Amino acid sequence: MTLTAQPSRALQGTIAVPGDKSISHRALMLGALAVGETRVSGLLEGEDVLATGEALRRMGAEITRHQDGTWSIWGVGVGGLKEPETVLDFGNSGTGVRLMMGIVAGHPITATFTGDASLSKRPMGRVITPLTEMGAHIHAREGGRLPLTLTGAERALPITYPLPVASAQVKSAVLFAGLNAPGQTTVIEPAPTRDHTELMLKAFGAQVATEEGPKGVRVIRVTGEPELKACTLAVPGDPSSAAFPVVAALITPGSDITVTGITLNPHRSGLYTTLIEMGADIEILNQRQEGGEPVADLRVKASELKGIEVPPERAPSMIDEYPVLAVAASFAEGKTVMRGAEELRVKESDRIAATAAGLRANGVKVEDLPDGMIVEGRAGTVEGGGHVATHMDHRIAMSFLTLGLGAQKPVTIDAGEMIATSFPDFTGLMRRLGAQLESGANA
Ligand SMILES: O=C(O)C1=C[C@@H](OP(=O)(O)O)[C@@H](O)[C@H](O)C1
Ligand SMILES: C=C(OP(=O)(O)O)C(=O)O
Repeated sequence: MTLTAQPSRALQGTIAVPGDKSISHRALMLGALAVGETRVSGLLEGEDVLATGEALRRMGAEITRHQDGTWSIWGVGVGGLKEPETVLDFGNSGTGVRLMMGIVAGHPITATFTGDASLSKRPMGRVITPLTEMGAHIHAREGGRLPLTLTGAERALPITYPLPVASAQVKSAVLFAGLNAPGQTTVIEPAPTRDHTELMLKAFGAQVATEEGPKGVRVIRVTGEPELKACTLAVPGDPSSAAFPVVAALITPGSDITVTGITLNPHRSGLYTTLIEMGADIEILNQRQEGGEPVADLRVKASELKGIEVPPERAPSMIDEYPVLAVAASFAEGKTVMRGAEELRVKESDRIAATAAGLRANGVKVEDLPDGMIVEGRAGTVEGGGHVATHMDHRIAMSFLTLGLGAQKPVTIDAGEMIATSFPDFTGLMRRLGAQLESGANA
């Protein structure tokens, strides 16, 4: 199904975006490894997270949704998952498959992991290497791709693993495998990445210690064989989803919107820091702590943006937000330089290539670099009128619909279906703010 964004009137109103995807995956996973009933409110009911829930059910966790929208997970205890009788399908979700590989690596069971066409192109070698060191046997398709079959260890071997790439998914896979290893499993990150795994492991009663080293290096240690205690969790709103209405309001003249209850965890808020440096009128209101995460409301007004050089070391704290930042940069005055983000090449699509192609289709000049791009801003006037290929990538889809709202002519994307992986009610919420989004036929 194609979707078209029409140039929009001012966006107005207050919305809450759905729960954070990273935190939602981890809530289901740790709930399944805990003893007793974990109760979760605000869980993201996107396809990626639901696939994780389904995989855990097939391995013995009981997971139910209550009528009030909260979820219960009855865990089996660390090491207690049973062998699934069917293939585990993670759809489009890198987080789901990589973190679950870590969990299964610490169980003496065999499971086969698969995913959709996009996920089957993504590199799994980054988790295969450390999990094999920890005692798992993994047989993957050529190049470390899905589908793959993993047989976990009776007891994993605790290792010390320096991450070759700054990846929260790899860090989390190793820490999760370490839960069923005697002694301490250590991960050394070259740069800090999102720390939801560490925060949530602590909330479930595991011992996790983090040491900050020089130049951003972080050492994280988990003590194996804990009894995880079921708990009550409130998932805050997802800053990666909030990015779309926020940028839409910035680039659509006269807009004034509020997005409530999003986590501003410092390892997730790089986009907001960057937009404010570009001159965005974003007020951070009602800052509070919820469920162990810093949470705030954002009031955003249409703004004249200016291009900047985004510090490359900020990349891990905004890695999923580069496509929509590139959209904001198109409306800025001057060039915006984004570097240090080579990981964008191995997401749901090659996001550097897909973003650059989408910008060009809408009259924006962009230079793609191996690790980012340079966008030549059009000082508020972006032509639009483009047809954009999304390559099964939800963030490319939402980014270019966002661009269409502020552009001179409508923008059409070839397929809107993947939006449901992370932001099921995207079109509904954007329409509530006044955006005109129209569905069309199959492309
Ligand atoms: O751990 C997580 O929940 C995530 C980590 C990031 O991936 P990498 O670890 O590959 O950087 C991010 O892109 C993804 O959307 C979610
Ligand atoms: C990269 C993303 O997710 P995942 O790696 O879980 O597929 C994303 O949501 O932008």
